[in-house]
Amino acid sequence: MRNNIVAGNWKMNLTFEQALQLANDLNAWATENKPTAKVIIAPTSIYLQAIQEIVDGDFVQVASQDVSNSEKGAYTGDISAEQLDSIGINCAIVGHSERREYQQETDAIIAQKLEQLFNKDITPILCVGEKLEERQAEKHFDVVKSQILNALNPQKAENLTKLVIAYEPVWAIGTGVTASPEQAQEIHAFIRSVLNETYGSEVAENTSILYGGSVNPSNAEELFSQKDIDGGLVGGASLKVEDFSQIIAAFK
Ligand SMILES: O=C(CO)COP(=O)(O)O
Repeated sequence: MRNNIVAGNWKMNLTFEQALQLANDLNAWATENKPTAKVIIAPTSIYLQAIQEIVDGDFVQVASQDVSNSEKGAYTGDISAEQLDSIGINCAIVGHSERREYQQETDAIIAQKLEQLFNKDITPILCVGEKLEERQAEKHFDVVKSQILNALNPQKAENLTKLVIAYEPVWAIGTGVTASPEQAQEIHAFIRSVLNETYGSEVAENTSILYGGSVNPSNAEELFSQKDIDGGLVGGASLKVEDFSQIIAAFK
């Protein structure tokens, strides 16, 4: 069975003190309210270990925002899957559109990153999503399909038991414009059909597919109630415990 997941991508926000405070507040809320959805937070990498130490892993899991596409060696500034694993991190976001855009990450690089994560048994949250002009040209299905197939290309179905996909239309990220629940459901169902065709029904049915892009406390419930939307990857609204906890609580 696939999980409902609400993940907060903190991106390059918060000082160390602010990050600890937010993690503490979220942990207090989650341990008290015992949400039904799995809660994940992805802070800046230099805070990972400190935050991992203050949250109760039964209620709040900590993820990396990225991972290197190389195993080890002379890659200044990079963080390997083995290094994440060595501090107990077992989840990582990969292929976020901001990295595709600002760090020129290609599908081929993302495929290598996934390979590194699978080798260390780290759960990847693979981000896909079209740009505004691609949606306007009605190419969004093709774009998302090729992002998924290119990223997963060398993997066999048995490697994909932990896969999580986040559909994040670039035009909805940080803009306040959200995909409508119908638009999101349509493409989530399409993603599941692509997984089904390529890797079979077990992978398709067990992969959690999250929606990301201006998720907030007022739109979360309707988005998450769609059949193929298994949760959210939340940016801005994950930086305030009041907002993020309301989003998590959208899963009753
Ligand atoms: O990019 C996102 C999460 O990875 C979404 O960001 P916002 O929720 O701020 O739109």
